[in-house]
Amino acid sequence: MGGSVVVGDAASQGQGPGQLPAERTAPGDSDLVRAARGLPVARTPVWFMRQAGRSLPEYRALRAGTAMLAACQDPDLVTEITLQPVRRHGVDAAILFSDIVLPLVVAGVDVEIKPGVGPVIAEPVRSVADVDALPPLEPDRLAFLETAVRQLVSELGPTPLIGFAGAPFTLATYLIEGGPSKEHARTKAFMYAEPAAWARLLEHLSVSAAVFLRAQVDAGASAVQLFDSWAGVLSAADYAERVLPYSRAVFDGLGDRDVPRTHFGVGTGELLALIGDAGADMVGVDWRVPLDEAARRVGPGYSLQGNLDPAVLLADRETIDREVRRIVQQGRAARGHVFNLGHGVLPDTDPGALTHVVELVHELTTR
Ligand SMILES: O=C(O)CCc1c2[nH]c(c1CC(=O)O)Cc1[nH]c(c(CC(=O)O)c1CCC(=O)O)Cc1[nH]c(c(CC(=O)O)c1CCC(=O)O)Cc1[nH]c(c(CCC(=O)O)c1CC(=O)O)C2
Repeated sequence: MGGSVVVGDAASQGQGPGQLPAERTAPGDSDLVRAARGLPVARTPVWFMRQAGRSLPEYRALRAGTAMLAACQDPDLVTEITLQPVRRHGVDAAILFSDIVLPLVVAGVDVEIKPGVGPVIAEPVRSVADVDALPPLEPDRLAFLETAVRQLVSELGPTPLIGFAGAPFTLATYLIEGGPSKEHARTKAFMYAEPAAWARLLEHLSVSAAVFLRAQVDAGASAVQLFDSWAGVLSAADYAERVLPYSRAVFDGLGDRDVPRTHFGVGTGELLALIGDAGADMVGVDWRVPLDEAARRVGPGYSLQGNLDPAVLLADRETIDREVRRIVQQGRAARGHVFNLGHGVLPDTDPGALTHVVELVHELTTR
């Protein structure tokens, strides 16, 4: 059955698996934290990127009438939305309901999330002057975040809460492109043409991401994830020289905070040998590279997270089961494995399929 804790009892939620026996321990010793560190686990932990979101009717009902970025800044909404997938699916971790552009919004950058489009920047960064005009993220503007994390940690008990931030490169793509992009051409042109301004931009974004992560960890998050969703558009040489040092600066900014760090990107097959070197304990892998091959590329010192193609959840149960079994088997090649998707949950996903995957992974891996 389900994850390490079901908040409230299953009957009162009208859904989800029953309460697990209380043998679970503190979140800092959860299977998620242990797997990220390559320590023995009772069973393979599983959670899903974007598990809190549009795939859940209860999310759509709760968010109706509230803008996305307003919801992200309301501690009670963040708490309830974050808990919804934990109650329903019994996943082994909660991830804070937020967005990678939220630090920009809190700092004062004019960002709007347009439904069905994504983050849109009113005044894109196109010059050195634009970079220098970016406002810093002041830690004292994150009280809402600390309140939400404290509320969640209190409700979640032994289930760990994952804090996250967007990596400097991926946030730079939104700032420079002005919104979601396929080619990220303006971003790369800026990176090549304005190396000094590029360095200042990524330095600014690495400081902001570290402030955002420290606030979550200091309020009680048990693990962190850095999302560099669009790093896959870079060559390994450009990634190593112009991007990786700034992602490393984010993790360095956590100092000696004792939380496992996961570094995730999409289309990163050629970058896997580099991604762990940012100071990660675990590397998140998209669906393109089988986990046993990914383990070879990242090397023995890292755990792996992933890597079911989110589209598989739209297929039949036989297909889902076959793919889950393959990934569980291939994940054994790494020192530790956290089962996840290779990118976020697609909005049209049947919630029942996600609950089924949690149960199947637990059934296949309970020691
Ligand atoms: O609910 C809404 O109306 C807005 C949709 C939504 C956003 N962030 C969201 C949600 C809830 C959900 O995913 O259903 C909420 C959201 N954004 C993010 C997360 C963290 C996670 O992935 O678990 C989460 C969910 C957190 C949680 O599950 O508690 C982080 C995020 N935002 C973003 C990215 C970049 C990327 O997509 O890879 C990423 C990282 C990778 C990912 O999971 O997708 C940027 C972003 N934010 C957003 C969008 C639009 C998505 C769409 O409309 O198809 C986009 C995508 C884009 O820029 O192309 C808005």
